[in-house]
Amino acid sequence: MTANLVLLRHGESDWNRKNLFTGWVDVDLTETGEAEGKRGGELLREHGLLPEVVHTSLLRRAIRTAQLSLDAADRHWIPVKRSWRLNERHYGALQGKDKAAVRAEFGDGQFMLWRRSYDIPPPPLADDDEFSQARDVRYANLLTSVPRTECLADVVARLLPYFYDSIVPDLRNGTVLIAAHGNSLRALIKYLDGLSDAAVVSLNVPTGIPLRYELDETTLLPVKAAEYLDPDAAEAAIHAVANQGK
Ligand SMILES: O=C(O)[C@H](O)COP(=O)(O)O
Repeated sequence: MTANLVLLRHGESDWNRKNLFTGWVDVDLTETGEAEGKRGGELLREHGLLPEVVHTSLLRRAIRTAQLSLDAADRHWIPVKRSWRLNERHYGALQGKDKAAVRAEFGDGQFMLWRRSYDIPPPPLADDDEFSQARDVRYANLLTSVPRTECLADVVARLLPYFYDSIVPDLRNGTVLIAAHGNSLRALIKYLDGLSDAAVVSLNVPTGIPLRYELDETTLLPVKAAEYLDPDAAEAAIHAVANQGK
């Protein structure tokens, strides 16, 4: 027996469209993003992958993508659980900045270190910055303090406790959908696929295309390579994410 886990990055957001670093800034989906969410749900239905429970971040773009896709799959009624631990990586002082402008100002090398290196965070975001989450009520009860910046290693450290404690028990009871973000999903894929710190640098996750994992029922590790439910669309979209800011 195996357990099914489906990972879904939110559809295109306003700031994806504008090519801005987003992180914890709570931007909405574009119309394209809404259509991607719906299409994601249709793919779930076509593949008979009907989730019993959905986990999302606390950010609107992931929450709405989950709702749109579950509605399209006629699973709008399933239980939902949310955690800040599934949020996008906090992008520090880069939040709200244009990706191409940052690349032009700091150069390719620094841009890619901030964007994809495993353990180098961008500079921290000041608490009085308009894009800070330091006083956001939804994070008032965090056990740790609200991040001012994060590298991918920080995301792995805050995401895995949630995976073990909240997602693993649900995986033992049926198909689980996680609607989250490019970098929080990179952190989870790193764990599931056993990617090295070096290998995760070149991993990119497309928006709105469900990624299916079949997991061993005991170890809850993949029994085979994960599959995008629309592989051709995924390949093109992965390429586009990798080239953002160029
Ligand atoms: O937070 C962001 O800007 C994006 O959702 C992810 O961006 P990245 O692909 O540049 O890490």
